[in-house]
Amino acid sequence: MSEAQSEIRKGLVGVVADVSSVSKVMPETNSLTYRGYPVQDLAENCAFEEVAYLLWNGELPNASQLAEFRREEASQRVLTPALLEVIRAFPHDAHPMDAIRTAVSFLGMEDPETADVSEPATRRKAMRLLAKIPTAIAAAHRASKGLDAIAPDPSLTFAENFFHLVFGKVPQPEVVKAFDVSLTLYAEHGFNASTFTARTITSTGADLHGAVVGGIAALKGPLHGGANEAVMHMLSEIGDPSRAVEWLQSRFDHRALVMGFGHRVYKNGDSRVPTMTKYAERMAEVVGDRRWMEMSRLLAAEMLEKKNIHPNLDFPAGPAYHLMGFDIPLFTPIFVASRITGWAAHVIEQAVDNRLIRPLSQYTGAAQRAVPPMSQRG
Ligand SMILES: CC(=O)SCCNC(=O)CCNC(=O)[C@H](O)C(C)(C)COP(=O)(O)OP(=O)(O)OC[C@H]1O[C@@H](n2cnc3c(N)ncnc32)[C@H](O)[C@@H]1OP(=O)(O)O
Ligand SMILES: O=C([O-])CC(=O)C(=O)O
Repeated sequence: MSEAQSEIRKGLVGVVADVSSVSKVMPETNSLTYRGYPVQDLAENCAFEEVAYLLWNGELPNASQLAEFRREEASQRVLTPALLEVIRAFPHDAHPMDAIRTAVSFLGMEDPETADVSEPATRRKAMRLLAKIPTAIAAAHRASKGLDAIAPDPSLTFAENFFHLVFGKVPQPEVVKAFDVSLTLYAEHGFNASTFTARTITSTGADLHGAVVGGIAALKGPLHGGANEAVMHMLSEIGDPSRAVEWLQSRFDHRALVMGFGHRVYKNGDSRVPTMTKYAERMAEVVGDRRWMEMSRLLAAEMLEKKNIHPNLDFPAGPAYHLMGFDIPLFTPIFVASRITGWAAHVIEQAVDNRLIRPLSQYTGAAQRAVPPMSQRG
């Protein structure tokens, strides 16, 4: 097909760009499977490490495979003194997404196998990134508050260790479980913008660290992963359930976006929202603060009634992370700590059966013309 004949699908809406066996997003049933397993069942019954293993290997681990995966991940968590020094030198007001993007770039320069894009090397690098990203996120966050980094604890699970790295302590099991559930729900979602970015970078023959840096940059945007932070800013601005409906009306009046609502693929509800909402409600009970979930309930009901638009995963994840005690700028980096699993699975899949990703554009600029001499330019 020539450029002139081709149909333009702005935003690649509805375009099937390749095959994938990692996950299946099914808007017709509001459902999602990872390697065939319903995501809500994985969230309830499996630890995040099991889900990471599943995404990378196609099957759930048995007990000894899981123990080995956990041992390997826990053994790779420590950062070099050089990276810790670089993190301490980051501007203290830098956004943690910029900090983790830069830290992953640095990890790429330190990794002994950076340039090796073979599948075995990519798998080893993915494990190192999975293990080190939480350490880097927490170190940068603590440095921004003038606090020293906390050394990772290899005896803790992935979820427990994240709390340990940020706060220096592990909360009660209900809180850890809610966090672990959120990691599973955030792990993978087909050809979303950040994953497609990572696949595009991989398609040029570039390495995993480059693909992940690009993925992080794409995820930061408020139309994608950045929405979980925007949701909490929105709820904080509303402040009280009694103001929710009036506040929403003012957004409608200004034809403004309401963060945490809408989705490119799901038009009748995001598969992950019921599970995340259940655990966010649980957090509200544990903390004894019902305000945010009450506000969320009112906003969701009103959005559905007035606009017929459903919430996406970022909507319940925002207040859930707030109730777990995390500062708002950590919300999207937490998404990174989880989505590295999906990104790496897609990078491996892309590289194994690669073709350069390179669509066309339809030119709408000036007609061809002669270059005028300087004296004739306006
Ligand atoms: C983990 C994730 O990344 S999930 C997504 C997180 N992002 C957000 O929550 C940001 C807010 N949401 C949005 O901006 C959008 O819904 C997106 C970017 C997620 C999807 O965008 P699209 O697929 O292009 O949405 P689409 O154009 O089909 O929307 C249809 C209509 O609903 C409106 N709409 C969609 N989402 C919203 C929203 N959050 N608030 C208000 N109106 C909305 C659109 O303006 C459009 O209205 P129109 O037909 O009058 O122009
Ligand atoms: O699929 C998308 O477009 C966005 C999303 O929900 C995700 O990446 O989890």
